[in-house]
Amino acid sequence: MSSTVDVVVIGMGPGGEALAGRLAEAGLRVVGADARLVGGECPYYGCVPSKMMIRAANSLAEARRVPELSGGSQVAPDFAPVAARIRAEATDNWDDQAAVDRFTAKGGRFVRGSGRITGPGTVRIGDEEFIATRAIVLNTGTDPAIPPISGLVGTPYWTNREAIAVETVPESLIVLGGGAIGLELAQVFARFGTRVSVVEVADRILPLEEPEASQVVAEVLIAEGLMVYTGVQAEAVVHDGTAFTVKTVRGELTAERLLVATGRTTDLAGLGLASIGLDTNRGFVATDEYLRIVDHVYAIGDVTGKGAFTHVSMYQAAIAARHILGEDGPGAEYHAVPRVTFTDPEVGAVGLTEVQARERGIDVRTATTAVPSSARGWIHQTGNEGVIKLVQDAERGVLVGATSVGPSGGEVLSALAVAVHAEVPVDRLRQMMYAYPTFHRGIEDALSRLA
Ligand SMILES: Cc1cc2nc3c(=O)[nH]c(=O)nc-3n(C[C@H](O)[C@H](O)[C@H](O)COP(=O)(O)OP(=O)(O)OC[C@H]3O[C@@H](n4cnc5c(N)ncnc54)[C@H](O)[C@@H]3O)c2cc1C
Ligand SMILES: NC(=O)c1ccc[n+]([C@@H]2O[C@H](COP(=O)([O-])OP(=O)(O)OC[C@H]3O[C@@H](n4cnc5c(N)ncnc54)[C@H](O)[C@@H]3O)[C@@H](O)[C@H]2O)c1
Repeated sequence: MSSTVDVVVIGMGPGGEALAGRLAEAGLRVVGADARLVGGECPYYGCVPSKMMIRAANSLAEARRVPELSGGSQVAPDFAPVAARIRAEATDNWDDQAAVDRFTAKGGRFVRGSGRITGPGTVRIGDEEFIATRAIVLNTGTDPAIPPISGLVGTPYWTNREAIAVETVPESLIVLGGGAIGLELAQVFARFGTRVSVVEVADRILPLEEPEASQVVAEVLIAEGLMVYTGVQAEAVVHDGTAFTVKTVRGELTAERLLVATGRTTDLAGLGLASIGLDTNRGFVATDEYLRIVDHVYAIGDVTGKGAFTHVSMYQAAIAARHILGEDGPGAEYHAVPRVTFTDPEVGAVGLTEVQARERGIDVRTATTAVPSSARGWIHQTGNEGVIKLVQDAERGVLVGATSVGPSGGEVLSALAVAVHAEVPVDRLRQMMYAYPTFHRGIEDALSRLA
């Protein structure tokens, strides 16, 4: 059986859900397909529940700071309210009916199943074939990448999906991967009382961010009692029925649980891209500024390789939807992609790191300022660790990248994101006032050091 529609959206992550809803509201015949849950990774296994965990864990850390600031405190962590909140408020117990209803109320048709392009303009979802006269949109996101470590497959290791769904915290945990997922969750579990070891193969945690950021976060984690091993390759994993042992050249680690957070993977071959003549050997699909892979086929979100973040997916969704509807508007720009790793301190970053800027041949000038030495950092006292780093294109006199680590580092980032996005001249940034005593006032100090 085949049905003719205007648009088929394969995968309804945050961007796909928004785009499909927008096109349906505009009157197009839209079929949205998801193999799992409408909304994707972010609301069910990612951003939203992890940030609820982080909010709760940070409240424990703040309570533990009371003795240094304001008297006495006794902290008795209990994960039960967090698990309950994730079920009741974030994930509806991993039920997407509300999201499906939202989409169908806009006029869309939802099909639960795995979609695959079978040729130009045609998509198969289960037993059904759809002819899409206007567009096919891919928003299939990523799955956890499982490294080829001897003995790992077949053990009851966690990915982010199992870690988000826990009801009690383990006594001990090994986290493979010191990136965003690994560190956010490592700190949460440690603050709830789990003995946590992080094993990162690169020579520093958060290797994609500025080294200054990696150093601040590593120092905080170690001070909180986590073990952080960098430059360490896991060679084998053994699970004896109760505990995991991870073997490395530097010795063995043992823990009740193992979280694998070593990056993400896409299944482009499974999407049938070869049927329209596209290479599926790369980990992502190349898109033009309107998110087209080829005429009438669009891709948005993590699969585009432009930053695996919900805000990237949503930004691209709005541009692709406009283009499909034939509306005018600017194409996508990626010179100021913001990102925040919600460790405490938060690591906010935008645009290029110093190394990336140098690799592009930019005439780089950088400056850093330590948050504890700012007025606000000094007032804040305990929990004030952080750094602001600016990356300037000296020839053009604009910032091309910036990092703000610290309390509310993700909020401090907003001013820096505007500066990088709008290419505000550094001289002009120096002429403005920065409210006293805010954390973002550190930007003014860093700017003065660029001179
Ligand atoms: C633990 C964690 C924390 C995160 N925290 C943040 C954060 O704080 N901020 C942030 O910006 N980002 C965060 N992210 C990243 C964010 O979740 C993703 O970037 C975001 O979900 C956007 O992904 P997407 O739109 O590409 O699709 P996804 O959310 O990955 O969804 C893709 C959907 O496609 C479906 N699908 C796949 N293949 C098919 C197919 N063939 N047919 C039908 N359906 C298919 C899947 O079932 C899924 O529902 C986090 C991720 C994780 C794992
Ligand atoms: N706050 C946020 O916005 C947020 C939070 C979580 C995830 N995310 C998104 O999800 C993406 C995926 O997160 P992630 O943490 O899985 O990936 P990542 O790429 O950020 O980090 C993976 C880490 O694992 C390390 N690694 C790889 N193989 C390893 C191995 N065999 N042993 C030990 N370490 C190994 C890498 O060097 C890297 O540091 C992120 O890049 C980000 O885009 C965003």
